[in-house]
Amino acid sequence: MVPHLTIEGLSVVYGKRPIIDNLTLPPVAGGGVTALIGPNAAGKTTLLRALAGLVPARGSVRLGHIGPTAPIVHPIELTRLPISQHARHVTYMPQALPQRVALTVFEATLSALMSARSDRVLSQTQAQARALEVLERLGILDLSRRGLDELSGGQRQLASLAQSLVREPTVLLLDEPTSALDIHHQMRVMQLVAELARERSIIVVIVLHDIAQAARYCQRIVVLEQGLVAADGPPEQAITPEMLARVYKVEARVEPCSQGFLQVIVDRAV
Ligand SMILES: Nc1ncnc2c1ncn2[C@@H]1O[C@H](COP(=O)(O)OP(=O)(O)OP(=O)(O)O)[C@@H](O)[C@H]1O
Repeated sequence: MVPHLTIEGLSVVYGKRPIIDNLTLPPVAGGGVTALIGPNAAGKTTLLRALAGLVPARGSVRLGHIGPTAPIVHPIELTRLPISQHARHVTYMPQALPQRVALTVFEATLSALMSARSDRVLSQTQAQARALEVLERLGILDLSRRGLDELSGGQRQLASLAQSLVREPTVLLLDEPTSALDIHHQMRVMQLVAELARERSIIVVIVLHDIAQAARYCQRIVVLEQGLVAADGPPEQAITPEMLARVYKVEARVEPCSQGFLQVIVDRAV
């Protein structure tokens, strides 16, 4: 059974200003990573927050499972769930990291796991092993005994990611999760997110500003512009010089590197 997220006619209004405008997307399937890209103020964070149930939205966000024979099995209308139930299906990692709490990295990871697994059976030993596994795969096992309040910005972002990833939700929403990281950790995080999505059939939607990174690790790219979908498809279809000129206002070339990954070479802002 593969989870699918279907968004239909989703709108978010701040005051009287429409930010997300009647947005409909073909189903987002579990097992792969979908990048949400677009210029500043396009509405990317607002869309993630609406999917996480954190801002009031009109329209429909349905989570269903597709089996070998049935089309969509038991879809749940996420917009109608109270936030406590919503959080059982969806984990959202925001850009800002409010982590000035007196816990070690390991304790915070373990507590994130236990709160997500309250209805599932997991012994203390299994939970501890899971938490350590995620820290190890993120390359921050050496930080496990450090307090969250004594970490650098990048280390805090990695610790926060560990808390999101360890939950293994059905839907994982990550808002610029690599913004504070050096290139080694950016690659490591993107690789791990892609692996976990594949291994556990998680639906991952990730906001990124690095278009080459999105093209390399994400199977699907959704380009948002002023709350509307400007392009949606596999990287080679969505990331084109025409889209970059129209949406990002840059003159750019899109070329594969020697390893076949798409690169965006920006010549000038227009
Ligand atoms: N709480 C709020 N109240 C009113 N307007 C808001 C609020 N949050 C965001 N906005 C507005 O909504 C629009 C979209 O903001 P959003 O943060 O979703 O964009 P974004 O695509 O994530 O941008 P960025 O790439 O700069 O992070 C912006 O014009 C912003 O000013």
